[in-house]
Amino acid sequence: MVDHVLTLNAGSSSIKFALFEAAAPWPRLLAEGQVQGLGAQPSFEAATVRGYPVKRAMVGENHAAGLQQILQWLREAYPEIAIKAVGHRVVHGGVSYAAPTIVDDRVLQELRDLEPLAPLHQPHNLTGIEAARAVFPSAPQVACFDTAFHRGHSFVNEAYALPREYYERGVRRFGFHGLSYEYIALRLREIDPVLACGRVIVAHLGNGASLCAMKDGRSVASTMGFTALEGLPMGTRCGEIDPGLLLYLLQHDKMSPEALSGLLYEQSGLKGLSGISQDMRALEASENPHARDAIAYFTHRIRMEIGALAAALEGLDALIFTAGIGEHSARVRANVLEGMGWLGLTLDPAANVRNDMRISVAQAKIPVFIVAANEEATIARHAIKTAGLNQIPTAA
Ligand SMILES: Nc1ncnc2c1ncn2[C@@H]1O[C@H](COP(=O)(O)OP(=O)(O)O)[C@@H](O)[C@H]1O
Ligand SMILES: CC(=O)OP(=O)(O)O
Ligand SMILES: [Mg+2]
Repeated sequence: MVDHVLTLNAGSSSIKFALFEAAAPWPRLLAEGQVQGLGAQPSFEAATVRGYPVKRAMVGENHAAGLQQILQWLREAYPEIAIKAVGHRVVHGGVSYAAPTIVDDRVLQELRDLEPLAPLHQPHNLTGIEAARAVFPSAPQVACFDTAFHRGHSFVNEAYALPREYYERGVRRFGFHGLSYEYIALRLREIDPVLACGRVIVAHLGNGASLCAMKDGRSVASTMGFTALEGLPMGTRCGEIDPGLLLYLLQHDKMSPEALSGLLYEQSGLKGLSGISQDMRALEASENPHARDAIAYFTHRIRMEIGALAAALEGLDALIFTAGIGEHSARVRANVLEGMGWLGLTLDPAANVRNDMRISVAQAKIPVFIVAANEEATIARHAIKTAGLNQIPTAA
């Protein structure tokens, strides 16, 4: 008999979920949805592959209540199903967690210790695990880490130029969005097996944003670092910044560490530059010159980092856009690729506007693709394997 797995991606105000039937090579999606607005005006929406769409207001407003809501709906939509494992997105695995792990009390405590390294994500990911343990006491809770895909980087890609003991104690560039990159690496093997063995840059441009340089389907370097603040500017995060500026704000402006954290994590990026919104759709719709500046800064930094990662890869064979902005914003993709012909990247404007899978001109030296993100599929695969569930073989 085939087993079923639930995946959870718990954020500060939302829990995204998906239900899969255990199958190889890809788990088969049965239903997905999310609880949004936790802590304010929570609502629930979901749909199954056989219909059954639902959108409703919710009673209760914490993560546990959100999970109860999800479970209740799953019981209505799939009364015959028992969930055999729950897979969770956990953003930071630190030095110790380089592979999916079944969570017990000790693991949970070690992951709690990493909360300061991912304050926007880790506390909520772990709250999701605790809530799921209470709701599914007999199902293994499998933590799947954003950082794991990047472990194994070379010293020069992993270290900061601080005294060596900092590296030894785990002050390293970890990189994030690994569950998304791992999915893209596997999908590319299906789309173009030859390119999948080559040098590929993937641009995960969502609310958080980073680039990953891959060689033969493995991560070689990434723009994110010790925390998910480094690299590209994001919805509300600053990205690359001079550490001397941070010292100046602390010492000269007497800013408190808490205020500095709020500035860098929550008030910067697209939101800070535009003064309008962190949401790319709102910026694209705005005539305000500050909105234009914010988009221009975002795409400029992406171009610079593509250059840097192409150097780390010693060449480039393909570029892939993914996640909310990467998949849907023709304007951002066009801005990123403007003036990149020198590297062999030439956009086909019509294909770009159509959101085709391949958006570079036919004769371009380096093909450019759009591939839809699917972190849930990676989490489900890991949870099925780690929990040892029964799976049915299917065609790819
Ligand atoms: N059609 C679109 N055009 C431009 N930007 C879009 C579009 N759809 C979504 N986005 C942007 O994608 C971003 C969210 O990406 P997403 O991957 O869903 O983020 P996360 O999963 O990190 O919450 C937002 O900035 C949103 O404005
Ligand atoms: C790590 C990270 O930035 O994640 P997200 O894009 O979900 O915010
Ligand atoms: Mg995301």
